[in-house]
Amino acid sequence: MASNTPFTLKWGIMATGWIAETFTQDLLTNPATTRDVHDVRHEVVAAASSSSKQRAEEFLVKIKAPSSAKAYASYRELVADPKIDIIYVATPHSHHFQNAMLALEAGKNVLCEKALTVTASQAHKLVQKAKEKNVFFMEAVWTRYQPISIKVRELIQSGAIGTVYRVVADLSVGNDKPDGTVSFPDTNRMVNPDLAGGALLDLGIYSLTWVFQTMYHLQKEKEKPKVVAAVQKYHTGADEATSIIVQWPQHKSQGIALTSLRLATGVDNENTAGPAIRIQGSGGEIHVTGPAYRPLQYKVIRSDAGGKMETVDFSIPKDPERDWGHGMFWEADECARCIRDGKKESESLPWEESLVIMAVMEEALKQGGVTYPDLITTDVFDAQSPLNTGKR
Ligand SMILES: NC(=O)C1=CN([C@@H]2O[C@H](COP(=O)(O)OP(=O)(O)OC[C@H]3O[C@@H](n4cnc5c(N)ncnc54)[C@H](OP(=O)(O)O)[C@@H]3O)[C@@H](O)[C@H]2O)C=CC1
Ligand SMILES: O=C1OC[C@@H](O)[C@H](O)[C@H]1O
Repeated sequence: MASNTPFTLKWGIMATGWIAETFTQDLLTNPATTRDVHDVRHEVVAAASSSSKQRAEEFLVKIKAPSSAKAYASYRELVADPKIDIIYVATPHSHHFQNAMLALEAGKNVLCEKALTVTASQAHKLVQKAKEKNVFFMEAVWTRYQPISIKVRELIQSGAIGTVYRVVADLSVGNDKPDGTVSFPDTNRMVNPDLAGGALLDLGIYSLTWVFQTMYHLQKEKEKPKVVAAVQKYHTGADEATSIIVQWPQHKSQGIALTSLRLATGVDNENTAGPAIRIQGSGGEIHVTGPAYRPLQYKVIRSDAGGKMETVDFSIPKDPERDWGHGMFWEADECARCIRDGKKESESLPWEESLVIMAVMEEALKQGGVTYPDLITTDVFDAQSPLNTGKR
């Protein structure tokens, strides 16, 4: 007989930056009252900062974590805590390989922020380690678990717009400055090669997410994509704009994934200029509006309905008690259900698909001549790497 008690997943938070705060506050929302989820819940057991214990303490206070949550002064201590089921890796992408491997080596389940790694080989090594340790491992592409993504995938699978032959997806953020720079300082993780900066790994991955979840993910027989890319390099060496054509010749389908730090997807930054994502099928189209990482509306236009449009709106629920909700809790719920059910990977974003997307991004950056330092591209794990110890 099924238990009425929700399964509790116990989290350890690695790093204390912006997304760590945002995600952890989502974890702390009440699943039942926020989003009508009754089978799983989340507990924040600890957070670690590579800077100092004080920083971790301040983080826990700021996000109003329960007083039982522990603060650690190192990632090493965090992954050694036996009370923790899963580590959320919320460091810059430069650090993901070393940090996620540190957690996997310790036998922890891992949810690792996007982009999964800097290179495809690093991603392969992480997947191998997750298999070897028999633990759950997932790339934190939260968009895949949002109800709008699930609905759009279902619509396509139901044949609502026929065979999908082309998807055009954009995530561009409009940070151009009149002096020719963009409004991120050169040291910022968005443009700093030492932190694996650049539009593609940070933003273009969402454009690719839409291309992949609406085409490759739904292919019955997976076809290896062909890749052609145009890359505009910023003066730091990172990419400021990247456009990728992904082609699946056997399926006669093409995806166009766009990203730019200078232009915005919509001129007013509210994405009103048109759909961020256009999914074109033999029997109609789906237009998805809003930033590709968290869009809130789609429109279906069916050829057989004489161009009549159906518009469906979504919203991000908030916990009334905490007055908070960002939309990352659905991916956390997915982790809880997978771990409860003994699954090592998520069906919505299987390891193989993360690896193919990583390979596409690597190929695009190679075509554009973007390179990153050895410290962050090595696929050799080092527990004492400055990326793990914080000794920069
Ligand atoms: N899913 C989503 O919507 C989003 C995902 N992200 C992803 O999350 C990751 C982190 O982004 P974000 O939170 O914005 O970044 P921040 O710069 O705000 O935070 C990164 C944290 O990583 C830790 N860190 C360890 N070493 C370094 C270093 N050398 N330089 C900077 N930080 C370091 C720090 O925490 P400490 O000192 O405590 O160890 C820092 O606070 C990225 O991979 C990004 O792609 C980001 C934004 C949105
Ligand atoms: O994942 C992300 O989504 C939102 C963006 O603002 C951020 O730069 C990126 O890391």
